[in-house]
Amino acid sequence: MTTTTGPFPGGTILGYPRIGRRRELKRALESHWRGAIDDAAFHEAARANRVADLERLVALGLRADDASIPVEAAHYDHVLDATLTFGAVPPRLRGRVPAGLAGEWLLARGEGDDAPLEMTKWLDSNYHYLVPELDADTAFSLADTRIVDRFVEAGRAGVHGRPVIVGPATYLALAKAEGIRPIDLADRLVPAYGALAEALAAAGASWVQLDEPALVADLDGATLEELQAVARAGAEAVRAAGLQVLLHVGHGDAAGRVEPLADAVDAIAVDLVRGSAPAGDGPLVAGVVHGRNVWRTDLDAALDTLRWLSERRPTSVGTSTSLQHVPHDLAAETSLDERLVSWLAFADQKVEEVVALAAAVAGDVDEARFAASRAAVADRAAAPGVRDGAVRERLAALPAGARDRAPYAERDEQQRAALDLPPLPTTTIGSFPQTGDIRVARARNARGELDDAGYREVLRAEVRRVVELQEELGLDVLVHGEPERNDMVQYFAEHFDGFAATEHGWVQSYGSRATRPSILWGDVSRPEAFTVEWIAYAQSLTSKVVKGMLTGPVTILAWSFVRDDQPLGDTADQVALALADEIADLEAAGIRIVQVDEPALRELLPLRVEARPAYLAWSVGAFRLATAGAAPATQIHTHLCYSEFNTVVDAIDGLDADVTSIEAARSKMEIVEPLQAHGYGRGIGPGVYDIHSPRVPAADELDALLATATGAIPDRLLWVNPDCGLKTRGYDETVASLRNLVEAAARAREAVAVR
Ligand SMILES: CN1c2c(nc(N)[nH]c2=O)NC[C@@H]1CNc1ccc(C(=O)N[C@@H](CCC(=O)N[C@@H](CCC(=O)N[C@@H](CCC(=O)O)C(=O)O)C(=O)O)C(=O)O)cc1
Ligand SMILES: N[C@@H](CCS)C(=O)O
Ligand SMILES: [Zn+2]
Repeated sequence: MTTTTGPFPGGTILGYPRIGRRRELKRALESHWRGAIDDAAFHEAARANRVADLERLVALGLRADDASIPVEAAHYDHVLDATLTFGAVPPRLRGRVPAGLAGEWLLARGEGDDAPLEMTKWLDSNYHYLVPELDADTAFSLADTRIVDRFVEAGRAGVHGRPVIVGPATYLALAKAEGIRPIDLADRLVPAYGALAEALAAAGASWVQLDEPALVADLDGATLEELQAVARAGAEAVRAAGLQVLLHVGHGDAAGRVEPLADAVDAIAVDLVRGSAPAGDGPLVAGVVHGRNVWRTDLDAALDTLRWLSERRPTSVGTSTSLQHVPHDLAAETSLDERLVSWLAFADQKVEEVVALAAAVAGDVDEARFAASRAAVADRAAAPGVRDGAVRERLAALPAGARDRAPYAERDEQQRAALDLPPLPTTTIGSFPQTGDIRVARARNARGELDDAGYREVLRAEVRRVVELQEELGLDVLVHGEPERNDMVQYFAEHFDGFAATEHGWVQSYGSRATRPSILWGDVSRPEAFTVEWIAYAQSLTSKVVKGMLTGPVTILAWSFVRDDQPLGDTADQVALALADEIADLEAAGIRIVQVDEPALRELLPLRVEARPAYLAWSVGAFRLATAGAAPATQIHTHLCYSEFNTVVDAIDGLDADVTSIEAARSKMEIVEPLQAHGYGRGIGPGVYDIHSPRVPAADELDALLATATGAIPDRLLWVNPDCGLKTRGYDETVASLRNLVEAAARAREAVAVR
């Protein structure tokens, strides 16, 4: 049979990490925000970073002359790039957004009383985009030429690239709008895509990549038919300018979702790792190399898929999504176990896999590379630690009721007696500001410049300061402040068996901020207690209750790269048992409240409705397994920092935590209504202080939020706390805000006492 290689015969990727191999873009952004470099220096640093990436992609074997290389590289966020490109200024800032970087930072970071655009998770990933704010008066035009400029810039670097932009259906589906449905603005938005395409065509472009993942997700606010219609209109507008369209959906199963668009586009890029190929014989970019994990591709299996497809329709090799979700380069890791390294592929290695697969489809098989892939797959399956008998036996022998605590009424009674807290108790979510001094001490300790005892003393001094500060502020339930944690997931991974942490594996989380997701490669267990020392130390310094602080199983999985050889639910249960061991040790050390954070519970919610019940069953089950061993008198808290409470209200109830703190300040306590409607009957702390902004909440603002809360939630259930941890805040604003919070709680307490 004949095979056809599709539009990108040398293979293509759908996006590449943009933060820089050594986080050059982070440093440039933060230097510019600090005023240490001017606009010209920032632009030069950003340009150099983009060009270095293009050169790297060419060196790795992608073709430079046929639009195989995507051209993007946002300063801050790719959805913000679309907002700026089409001049979709938020209504509240109309006429007040300056041109250039100042305007970009105003939208991204806010200034004074002008809040930034809201940040929210990009689909089911740990990347946050800036939510477009639209209204009935929003007009779109080609207001900014950055996308064209970057195409031209790539050309100067010798690359005839493929400009990438979020497509109109996804842009509108992910936007919010006052008084209208964003999708109803499509007729206005689509012509702006046409104008962009004309400008790109004039600059010599041949292809445009429209990212339309909304087509494979079930999102509120638009039907599939509406999304398809808008995506079609966007593609047709681009084609009308003489350009070819690559419609990139990625992120799940495109089958049954994109077929009606086949005649409107020139190729569709689909995720064949998490989904299957759409029906039809139209050209595909077959996403056989995983864009979201770090495991080496099984090249034999991928090649089989590609050969099968390319005998039936024009097929180019690609990644399943943009590679922005994985670190740059495995070669930068010098301390990972060699055997583990042989199983892995970061972005650069994935590009090489794409190139090798494209060559193989064309008949040029790199035998050594294929043999190495085969060996890695086999070695991983048999390696010690991937299956740990003790972990497996423990899970297999779980008794009936291993996920159940005593009834809440009984726990509540015992906890009230044990804790003796005032009504409307005040607390924080766990972290206090991670000062530069702490991070520098940790870096010096890692480099061997500060010994372990010296580092430990720096941390203990910080715990002392944080406890004293909380006592002085008059908070009721104290925390140790988490100074020992580089990150709330990585720190746990570093103390569990079955995980490996990277040195340079940074992945952008938002703007200039990144995390280093750990690699969960084997069966998970906890060799010894690792939080008890810090929390018990804090407790030894005060007569108030100190809350132990753990990260929950779902969040540990969501923010790591997780093994793909068993169901996530099985892995979650292993992590749960490791956490259960830590809770038992905290209790033995006299800790009476333990918080188990699950901020990623919503993030991992499948994009497709039909997959949600099974997910909620295993995720809630893992949390319950982690916490069910706690004595009835031990108060279990959980924390979720997002405001879409409605979507998972039953799951939150199912967690059976005694107290749940949840983000609420930014949405002005919108969650209290669904809480009331649900008849939620356990402790709840709707956040009253928005920690995403340096703003200090004023007394009357806090009073109003608390009045809303006390109006809807029974007094005996209500807690007073910020929205989330304080690690990204500075001390000045933290102290001022917490002072106002404690005072507002005291006023609210008086008000409820007289009822
Ligand atoms: C709550 N959030 C988290 C998410 N995911 C996580 N894995 N963790 C989270 O907390 N997802 C949802 C949100 C996302 N929010 C954030 C918030 C903040 C950050 C952030 O601040 N990231 C830091 C890096 C944090 C870290 O790992 N620090 C390390 C290393 C610090 C470092 O860069 N050291 C320097 C040397 C020290 C120096 O001289 O200053 C170096 O290595 O070069 C540590 O503390 O040890 C960031 O800067 O991006 C991310 C997501
Ligand atoms: N305990 C963590 C939760 C963040 S979601 C913190 O306070 O930073
Ligand atoms: Zn949080």
